[in-house]
Amino acid sequence: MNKNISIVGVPLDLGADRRGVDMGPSAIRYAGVVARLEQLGLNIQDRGDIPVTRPHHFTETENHKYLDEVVAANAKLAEVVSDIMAEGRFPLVLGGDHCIALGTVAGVAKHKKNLGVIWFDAHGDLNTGETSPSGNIHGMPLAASLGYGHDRLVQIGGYAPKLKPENVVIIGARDLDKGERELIKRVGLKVFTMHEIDKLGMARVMEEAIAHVSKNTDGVHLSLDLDGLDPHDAPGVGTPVIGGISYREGHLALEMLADADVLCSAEFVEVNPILDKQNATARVAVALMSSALGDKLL
Ligand SMILES: NC(=[NH2+])NCCC[C@H](N)C(=O)O
Ligand SMILES: [Mn+2]
Ligand SMILES: [Mn+2]
Repeated sequence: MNKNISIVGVPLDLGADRRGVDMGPSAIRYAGVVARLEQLGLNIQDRGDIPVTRPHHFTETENHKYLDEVVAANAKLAEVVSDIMAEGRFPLVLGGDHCIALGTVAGVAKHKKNLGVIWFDAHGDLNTGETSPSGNIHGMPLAASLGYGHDRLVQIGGYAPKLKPENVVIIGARDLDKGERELIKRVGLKVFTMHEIDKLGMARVMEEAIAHVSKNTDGVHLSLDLDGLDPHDAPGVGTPVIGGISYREGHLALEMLADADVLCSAEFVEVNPILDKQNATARVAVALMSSALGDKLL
């Protein structure tokens, strides 16, 4: 495993309609991410935060809220993440709302022709401007990375598409919009909903998911939305959905992923300290990062 990790924060909440998730990177650093990962013997470099432009007023473009600001921040993030990859380091991106996956994936996939992705989320994030019920861009990044949606989102980083549908799995889904279900069927995306997790158990789901994303790929990116967890364990998220992955199942999943030794990059998103209970969700994020990067109980 790559022991050289570069942390980048993205203090952006505009993809989630400005709800306080811009303070996520701060909350995660406060929860001790650097010290915790250094304890694992990793070389940690904190590159600080991506600059995010604050809009003067609300804007909406063809059912995309704050499109200009979201595109600008993600273009910048894509450059920084691509630089980290070029240096042979492992980008660990701290959100921010999930629209930042647009930039992270753009930066990583520039260096990986066949990037695998594990999308850990209550949602599909597979909307486009046409299908989104909210106009919030954090509900669109997986669709855009696959080449569907507004051209300015699809073209972040200057190329498209970033991902092939057969290299992607979603884990933990339990709130999918109509257009998202249609896209899943149309492109044949592999989705482990809570139904499969309950029926097969997390261990079996992860075996299958890891096999799926490792086949014909040259690296795997983990995009972890904290709302994939049950709101009981991760209350500080803007779009909670009951009936989610437990803290224990989350650790098991990421420990298995670490054992498989396939990750080349990761992002942890949607930590919202305004909605949190004494930074519990940021602390969960740090604990899960630690498992994903090789922490063991014994
Ligand atoms: N990254 C997230 N938390 N996404 C939530 C998306 C919710 C809903 N599907 C929407 O498009 O608005
Ligand atoms: Mn989500
Ligand atoms: Mn998400």
